[in-house]
Amino acid sequence: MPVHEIKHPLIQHKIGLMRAYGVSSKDFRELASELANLLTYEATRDLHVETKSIKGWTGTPINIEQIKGKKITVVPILRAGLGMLDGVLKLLPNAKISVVGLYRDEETLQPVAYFDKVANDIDQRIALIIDPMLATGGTLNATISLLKDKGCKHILGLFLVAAPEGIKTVTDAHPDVDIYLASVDDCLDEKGYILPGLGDAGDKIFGT
Ligand SMILES: O=P(O)(O)OC[C@H]1O[C@H](OP(=O)(O)OP(=O)(O)O)[C@H](O)[C@@H]1O
Ligand SMILES: O=c1cc[nH]c(=O)[nH]1
Ligand SMILES: [Mg+2]
Repeated sequence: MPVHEIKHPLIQHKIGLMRAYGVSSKDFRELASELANLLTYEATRDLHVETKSIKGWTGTPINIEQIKGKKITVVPILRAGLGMLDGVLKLLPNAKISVVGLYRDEETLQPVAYFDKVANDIDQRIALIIDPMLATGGTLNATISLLKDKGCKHILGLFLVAAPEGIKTVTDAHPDVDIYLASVDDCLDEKGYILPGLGDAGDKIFGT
């Protein structure tokens, strides 16, 4: 699994602001959305383009480049993944949205799946999973398996913060999935929270 930690000054600055004690939901949401937008720009760098002829502004034919072939479906993982959705859609406004719902059991840290509604042509699409946090990797592994079971062959993931333990778990299980990250953090604490991390991203985005 190629892992891309995007070391861009804007990304490093914005993820730092998200880590502050007492950060407001408004600021946390805005930063999550902006970072999702920046990560989308990086993650789509290798999409193929093809040349098309159109009528240009003078009325004569000109060649332009357009994204070729497989189209994208964005896959927010409920709840916290919704906090990245608008930032992604600003760059990919025509993408279909495939929603999956999983939460992590607080005691066992195992993912519990409770919802999925994915694009019916997902076997023809690139799936772009979005979730602010990759901690133990259980939620991401379960989501990738769910998408593969539905025929999806090309999967990318965008995360704001990841723990090395979770990256290894997903790398081992799904070496074909590319992961784009704003930050690889230090470790997990005894409750499975990422350190230094962001705290509970879902609670901060939804104000719960
Ligand atoms: O890598 P893992 O150890 O599986 O943990 C990561 C998951 O935990 C968080 O979701 P949470 O369970 O808090 O649900 P929420 O989005 O509803 O808050 C986070 O948004 C990820 O989905
Ligand atoms: O640090 C973490 C780990 C899992 N989920 C979160 O929201 N934060
Ligand atoms: Mg949560």
